[in-house]
Amino acid sequence: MFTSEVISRTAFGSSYLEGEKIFYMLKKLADIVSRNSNKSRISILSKFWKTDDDVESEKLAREIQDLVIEIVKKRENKVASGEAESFGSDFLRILVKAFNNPDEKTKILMEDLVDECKTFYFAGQETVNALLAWAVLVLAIHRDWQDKARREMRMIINETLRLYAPINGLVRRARRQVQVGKLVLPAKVDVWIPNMALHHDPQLWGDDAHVFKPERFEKGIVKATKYNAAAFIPFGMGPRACVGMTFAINETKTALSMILQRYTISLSPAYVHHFSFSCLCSLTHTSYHSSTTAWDSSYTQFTV
Ligand code: HEM
Repeated sequence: MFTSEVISRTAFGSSYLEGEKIFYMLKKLADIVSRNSNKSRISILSKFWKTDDDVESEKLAREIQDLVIEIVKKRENKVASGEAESFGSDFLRILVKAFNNPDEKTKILMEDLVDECKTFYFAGQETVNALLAWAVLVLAIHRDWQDKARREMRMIINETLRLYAPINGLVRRARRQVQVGKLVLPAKVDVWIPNMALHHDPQLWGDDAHVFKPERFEKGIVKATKYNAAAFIPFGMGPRACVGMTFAINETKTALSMILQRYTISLSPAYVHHFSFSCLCSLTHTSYHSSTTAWDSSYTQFTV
């Protein structure tokens, strides 16, 4: 709820309650995409024969679109009725302004606007949610780091992102045939880059690659990765890297500070470390998201 409220307020001038249905439907859509992500389909056939999941996801996409349009109309109506002077000062303002742009060449379509909102709602919430959940868990396991976290948080956040990257893979498409090491990739092939494999590679991180050791990052990321930029890519790399990185880090620091000021965290004796990957690719045509989940709130105890 915290991360939902933060992204709703900051990006959409709205609230968790207003976005609640959108979050719920995006999550359902993501679950469908996740359970179908490794199934091969013949695209021409899927035009005529739809599975239950196809029908459900089309329905969800339509409903999400209607809800986003409702939020946009509300914003436009405020300006039209004189209740507000401008479209606001947040992310939604940029989109609504671009949609209302009289210049046909630079204006965006409603379809684009809806896609951008879906990406932001999902990218802005599920990711930080996963990072916070994992950070609280590792601090519950490594209690000596709770005191250190009160003084220095970045190392802990980086180490959590290394071990449990909320997005565990990146997708890229080869535009032409390329050679990567011994591999020849034909043109138009989609490549899944498992950043989690890089983050856990003993050749890059040493034999203790799987161990929680925030002090690796004591002298910054460049030193921790021994100048190998691709060894640590929780936010991706290159021109399509995450636009929300600084926002996400600040949000995480704020939330963790609020928790650590009030609580000491300890692990429930019932906790069993058993995490799973769930892949949430191509939710919208612009975003590829997946997450690692191990979270059950009953596993961690908060002690005042
Ligand atoms: C811990 C939190 C987060 C993590 C680990 C994360 C990670 C990522 C990754 C790996 C990508 C793909 C980058 C690539 O393909 O190279 C991405 C893209 C993106 N993220 Fe995040 N993200 C986080 C939080 C956020 C937040 C809070 C927002 C919005 C406020 C956000 C907005 C986006 C958007 C819009 C894209 C698509 C960028 C593009 O395609 O140009 N992310 N994120």
